[in-house]
Amino acid sequence: MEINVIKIGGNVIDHPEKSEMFLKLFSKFPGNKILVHGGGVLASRTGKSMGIQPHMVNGRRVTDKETLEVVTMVYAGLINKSLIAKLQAFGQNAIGLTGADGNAILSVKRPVKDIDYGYVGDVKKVNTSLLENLLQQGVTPVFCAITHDKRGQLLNTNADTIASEIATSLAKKHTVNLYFCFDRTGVLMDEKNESSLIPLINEDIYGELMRDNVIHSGMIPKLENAFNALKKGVNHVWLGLPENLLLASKGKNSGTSIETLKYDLY
Ligand SMILES: Nc1ncnc2c1ncn2[C@@H]1O[C@H](COP(=O)(O)OP(=O)(O)O)[C@@H](O)[C@H]1O
Ligand SMILES: CC(=O)N[C@@H](CCC(=O)OP(=O)(O)O)C(=O)O
Repeated sequence: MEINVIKIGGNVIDHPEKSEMFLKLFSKFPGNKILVHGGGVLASRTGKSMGIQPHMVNGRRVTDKETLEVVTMVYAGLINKSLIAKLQAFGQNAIGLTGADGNAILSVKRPVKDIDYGYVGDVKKVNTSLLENLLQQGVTPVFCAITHDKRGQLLNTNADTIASEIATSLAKKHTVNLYFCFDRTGVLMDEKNESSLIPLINEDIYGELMRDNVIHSGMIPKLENAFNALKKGVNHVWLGLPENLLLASKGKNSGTSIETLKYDLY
């Protein structure tokens, strides 16, 4: 089957009107779909209100025990359940999941190298048959950024990574498209100028953008995950504004498409 994995960023869902507009569009999106949502902005704000300062390294949150409690409450609780309630109101039957539910996403605590990220999980296995069964029943899975290690430990996992890992696991058997919806027109040459959109990125362009520091913060894991997905068989990867999602699905490029290099044999 054809499956669309759609990620919505925390900057969008932090605005009630933008969030609602996205969920309406998502409900209208045809075919099999899986939603993955972030929530980093609200997690940082909630943590700060409790005296817990956010600490991000290369776009990923360093997650100590207290931070893990905050992100679990915010992502798996408030945000996930609010999104599900809205989707039901728009006629979209959906089920909210962490990686622990139905053993959907198994991960392992990120090993300490230069940085100790704490309770952050790297995805090991996605339960694709659970997802296939839900889709076949017309129920849309909605994932937050919490996974588990099957030894009783919840782990915080970047939502772009979750979307990419779900897409690559399903791509072994299905045609999968991956859409990253966030608060910009796409990847920009000049972050302050929305009309400096880069419509197409391959590894060479990506290397240059990294070298010239055009890409930073959350865009680093987003593009890492985009290329990872393409290399592992995902059909199409797109980044852009939620309002352009339906256009993008019809091949009308209004954001940034990601491509791997195709070298001629001669
Ligand atoms: N070259 C770039 N083009 C667009 N955005 C960029 C770029 N480099 C860094 N960014 C930042 O990346 C952010 C998107 O990443 P992130 O905050 O993780 O998104 P999300 O809303 O999906 O969580 C943008 O809001 C922007 O601030
Ligand atoms: C380990 C890690 O970085 N986890 C992310 C998960 C949420 C997320 O990715 O949300 P956005 O899509 O809104 O950025 C975090 O806690 O910020």
